[in-house]
Amino acid sequence: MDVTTADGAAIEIEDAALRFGERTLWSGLDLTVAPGEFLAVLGPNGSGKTSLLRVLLGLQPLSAGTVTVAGRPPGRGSERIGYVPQQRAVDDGLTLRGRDLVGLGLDGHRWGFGLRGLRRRRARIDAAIEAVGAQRYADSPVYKLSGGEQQRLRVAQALVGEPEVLLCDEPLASLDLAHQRVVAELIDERRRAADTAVLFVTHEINPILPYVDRVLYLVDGRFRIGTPDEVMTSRTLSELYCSRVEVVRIGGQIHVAGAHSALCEDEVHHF
Ligand SMILES: Nc1ncnc2c1ncn2[C@@H]1O[C@H](COP(=O)(O)OP(=O)(O)OP(=O)(O)O)[C@@H](O)[C@H]1O
Repeated sequence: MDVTTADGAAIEIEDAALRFGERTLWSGLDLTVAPGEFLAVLGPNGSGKTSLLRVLLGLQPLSAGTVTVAGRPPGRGSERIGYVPQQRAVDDGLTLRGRDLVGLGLDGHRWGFGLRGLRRRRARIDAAIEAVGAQRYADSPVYKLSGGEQQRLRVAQALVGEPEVLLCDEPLASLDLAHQRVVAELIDERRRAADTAVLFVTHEINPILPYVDRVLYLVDGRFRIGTPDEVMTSRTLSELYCSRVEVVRIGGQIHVAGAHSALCEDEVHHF
């Protein structure tokens, strides 16, 4: 992994700004994510984490600056981008089977018509299902599955296209600790095996702390980028939140107390 050069960068953001009306979510953002790098994106509610993912998915234009993902402007070549959305309830009426959900991740690929294309497609889907250990319930309707089982299938859907860049929006939210670990490990395995860059939006760094190379921490238009040791300190977070924040490390975990922004009232997160 080489984060010192922009050549071959998985994500390249230069002097980027995102504004909605009078409000600047962030500006002057320079960020290069290398192939295989694991970047955590942290920050309170409304700080612009999901909006950053939307920019990278080509769903939201920047107000200023430039961005490329997997070497192209966002929205083009999207099959090289995997996306794990937030955990959410699946409609009871949705009779889609697990393997159909995974197969949606292959849309945009040219598999050709006929039996050969279908076989190749099926083999790819089977391999992705196996990689997340979801064989047992892959043929069940998705609405009958537990939240953890559904989330594994969403990870399989994101990985089936063999993405160069994996964008994850709070993929661990509402999972129990055991499933948080499983999903985080799956994502980490993928980036190690295939040099996939991971951008992981989360409110809680501890479940992914062993894997994180760098952190982007956004608060009210301010941000810091660095290793967890550089960013997750009392001093840096106090500067970002414009108020006294205590960061304590206990048993390899990071605990943050008093992370209330001076400008906006947010809940204490990762407490
Ligand atoms: N298209 C839009 N037009 C106007 N405002 C928007 C638009 N999209 C997002 N916003 C605002 O930008 C802010 C940042 O939203 P975003 O969803 O990126 O935050 P977030 O950091 O992901 O928050 P959370 O942790 O709550 O998911 C919010 O105040 C939101 O209302």
